[in-house]
Amino acid sequence: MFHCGVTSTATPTRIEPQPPTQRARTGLLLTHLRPHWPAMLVGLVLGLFANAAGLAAPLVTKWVLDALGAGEPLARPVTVLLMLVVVGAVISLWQWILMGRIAEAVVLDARTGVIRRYLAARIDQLTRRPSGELVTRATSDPALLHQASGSLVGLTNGALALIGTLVLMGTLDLVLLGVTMVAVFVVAVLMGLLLPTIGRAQEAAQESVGQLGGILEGTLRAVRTVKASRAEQRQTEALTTHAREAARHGLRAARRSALVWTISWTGIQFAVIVILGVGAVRAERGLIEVSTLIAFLLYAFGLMGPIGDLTQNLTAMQAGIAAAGRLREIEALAAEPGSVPAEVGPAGRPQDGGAPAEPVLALRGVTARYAPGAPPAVRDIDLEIPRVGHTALVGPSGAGKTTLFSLLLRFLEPEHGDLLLDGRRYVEHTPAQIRGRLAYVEQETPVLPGTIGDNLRFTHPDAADDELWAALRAVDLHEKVAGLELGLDTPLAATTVSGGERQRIALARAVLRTPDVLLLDEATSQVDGLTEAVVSRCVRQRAQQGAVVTIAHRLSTVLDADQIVVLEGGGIRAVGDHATLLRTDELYRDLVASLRIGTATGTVTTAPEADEGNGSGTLLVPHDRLPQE
Ligand SMILES: Nc1ncnc2c1ncn2[C@@H]1O[C@H](COP(=O)(O)OP(=O)(O)OP(=O)(O)O)[C@@H](O)[C@H]1O
Repeated sequence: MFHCGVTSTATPTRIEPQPPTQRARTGLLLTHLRPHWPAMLVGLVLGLFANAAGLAAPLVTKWVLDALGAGEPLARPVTVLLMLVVVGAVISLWQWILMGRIAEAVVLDARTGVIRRYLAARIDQLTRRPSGELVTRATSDPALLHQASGSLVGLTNGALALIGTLVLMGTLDLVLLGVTMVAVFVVAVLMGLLLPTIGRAQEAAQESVGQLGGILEGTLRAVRTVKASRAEQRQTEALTTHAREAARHGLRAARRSALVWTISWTGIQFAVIVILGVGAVRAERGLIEVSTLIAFLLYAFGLMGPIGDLTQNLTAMQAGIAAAGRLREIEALAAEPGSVPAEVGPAGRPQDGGAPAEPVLALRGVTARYAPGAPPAVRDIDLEIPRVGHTALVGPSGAGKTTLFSLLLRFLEPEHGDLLLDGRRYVEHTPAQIRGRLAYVEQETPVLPGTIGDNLRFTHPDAADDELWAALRAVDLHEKVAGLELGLDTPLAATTVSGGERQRIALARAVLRTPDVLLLDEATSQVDGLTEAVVSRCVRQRAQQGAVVTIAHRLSTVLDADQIVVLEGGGIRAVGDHATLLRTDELYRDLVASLRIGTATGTVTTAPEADEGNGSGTLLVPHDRLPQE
């Protein structure tokens, strides 16, 4: 399919927006935490001990005060108080580290899950989404689970500490407890109202970050086009719109969080003032002791802790719930089959070479479309790829050439009909088994991160250096690589490799170990004359030993082919050799004419791009391959 290298400023489509309920979202968060229950339980118990130490402190303080008033020795209560502080600190430290470890494990699990899901997903599931957005789902979304993972333990701890504090307050004075309860109730109601809105704002902020990622990735990929079009300002605007949108939602969440915090702190401070007033009156009337009032006030101030914990953890949980919802959408990506379905039969290794007369690949009545209800991209395709020889696919743009490759590589499943490998239906093999028999060179021929050696070994990681050098020799790159200081270990940043060299590296990777079928989507962009000659030579050599299928964009490739398949509107219009098709098929004649073929002189005037390639303005074609008319 033709892809314009244009960077869209349009908002990328969101990944299937689903509106799960708050409870369902909380359930999704819990699924991320479930594998860590045992460690979380330990964290909870540690938290309970730390809380107990904290809760005992005011009572022990009362003990110190009472002992002081009664003139009793202070050594014991003071020692107990100091021990409480030290033990509480050690337990808190332990719990903190443990919770940190759990949080990192939760984030790691989520990231690993997303990465696995991406690489197992069907191609169509990934290509219909901006890759930058997919990247944010593996990077920033799981990071939000970090705090949320501790929030459940924090919430339980906070709730238990709150209940414990209230119970202990009740043992001191029920009237003052009543005052406290009113304050706690008001705070709880306001928090209940505000918290869901924080979650929604955070989800919207993440959504905007995802969209920002999508456009940013596209912009950086096409940065040369952006600059050449002097579109920097426009793209900056488009990008900052999403950044501002994320900031706007983030700010809304921050405002709500601040409000929740302020309400809880102010509520408790009001409660403390009222407790002080009511308590002073009750102490004056002799209804409670002054030490009881002091202990009660310590508990009231201490309420800030659990209420602060609850607020913080509930807020963090909202971010985690939002992230879990977005991660769930990734889990829903349909995966490629990893095994052969039971009803089809046991998974068998494809035969390494079927009967010589049998085509290595065949399509029987294949119709395929990209989405239900969409027009078929190819229809009723009957085609055989001989075990040896070169088959070239030609046709106007949108004819279905790339779709045929996608079907052969099992990136796309047919709606009707069958594809056969060595006479056995594709469904009897896993995609990996089929791809193990094919080698594929993409039109865009991306270079992967790593060294030249890493790139060459990408399909066969066990390949020896000798094999790599042989493959480099096949594409005339051996001298160049041998001349590099680090040789095969030279890092291969995409920017330091020319388009032609990239294609030759991709070709070397494909021919490293003789594949049964070489699928070559020829570059439409300008390639240098050397690269074109190397590609032609490789195709010719490979076609003598095995099958080569090309999506041909060059005259020399078409002329080299043993079988040419002319596609039009998703169907096969004609099949034959060059001379026959030139005689019998008008569309083929037009296609060849578009390659500016000249039939009279034994030299062929080329498309402009070839001019630079050989410097002569003509592409020499062997006389015996020229059309004889
Ligand atoms: N990912 C896709 N989603 C939806 N429709 C698609 C997709 N890819 C291709 N199509 C449609 O399928 C049909 C065949 O496209 P295909 O890319 O196979 O043609 P092609 O011959 O390779 O064209 P080109 O030479 O321009 O690359 C076209 O109508 C195209 O719009």
